[in-house]
Amino acid sequence: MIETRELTKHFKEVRAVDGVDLSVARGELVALLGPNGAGKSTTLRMLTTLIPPTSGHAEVAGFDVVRQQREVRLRIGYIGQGNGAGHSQRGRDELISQGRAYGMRVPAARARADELIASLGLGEVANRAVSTLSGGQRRRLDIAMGLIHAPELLFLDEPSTGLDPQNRANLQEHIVRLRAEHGTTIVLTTHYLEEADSMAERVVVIDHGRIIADDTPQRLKATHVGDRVILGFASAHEAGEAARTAGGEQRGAEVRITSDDGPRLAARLAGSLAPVSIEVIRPTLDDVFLTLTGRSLREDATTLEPALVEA
Ligand SMILES: Nc1ncnc2c1ncn2[C@@H]1O[C@H](COP(=O)(O)OP(=O)(O)OP(=O)(O)O)[C@@H](O)[C@H]1O
Repeated sequence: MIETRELTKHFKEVRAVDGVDLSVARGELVALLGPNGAGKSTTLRMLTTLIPPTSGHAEVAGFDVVRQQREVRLRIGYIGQGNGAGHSQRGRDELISQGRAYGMRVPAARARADELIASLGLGEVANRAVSTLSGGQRRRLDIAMGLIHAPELLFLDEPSTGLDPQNRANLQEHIVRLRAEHGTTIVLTTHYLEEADSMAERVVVIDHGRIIADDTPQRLKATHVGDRVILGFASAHEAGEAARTAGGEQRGAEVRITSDDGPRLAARLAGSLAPVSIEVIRPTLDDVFLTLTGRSLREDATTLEPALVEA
């Protein structure tokens, strides 16, 4: 669905996108994750034909983004950051107008609008003026606008930025459901770690215009960081014995062991070593980013979310 080779965009001396090779298959839900300024939006804007690459090559839905812009545009939907349908029109009318703009006949545009209104949970508000919708409803209407012409591929730039956690979770649910119902390939950008982790089957980590990792969230975490199992003992002496038996690093009365399957290791060691406590710390995608770059993606830098297992 997407094939890029050495895709590059320079703005004067800024290398916003620096040689990106990306391949996305039909039906995938891919998140581009990276800090502000990493080059995510610029990548999307090239793939949606809004700006030309400085060099390199990209094909979207089988067409070249420079030479076949019209063909590409007919097959994609794009929801930019802070899009916004008009203010005074009713949501449903806005959708129908958008469908007409894509050359759809009125009955087809109406039918499609109603289908999207239902699948995005906009039934109660579709007849209200767009200006009266909440941020979350408005964002869902934006997504419906991007999908009106039934594109094969939908690009979403920071879909949930600015939404509160509840609306964000709701929007994510809708995106996942849409994908299941319509089979649309979805590429979204985000700097929310949890969003990438919970929604995407594949996370492409971007930093300074380059792809630095590309895999499922689970494999990224297992490969680059791993789980940490922390066993507590009654004394440093016991911990020392346990560290000799099980491997791992002793710190006082604790033994720390890294594993790609922490819960399983914890269960096994709970039986054989009889520790007084066991803690399994599972990595987040931020830990992956930290391992790869030495920097945190989080401003507030709470990097580890411990999951406690009682021994
Ligand atoms: N039109 C432009 N002119 C000059 N520099 C630009 C332009 N657009 C983007 N840049 C620069 O290119 C780099 C990548 O920006 P881009 O918006 O792609 O990042 P991003 O990963 O999408 O970040 P954000 O999450 O903040 O949107 C940044 O350094 C940005 O300042």
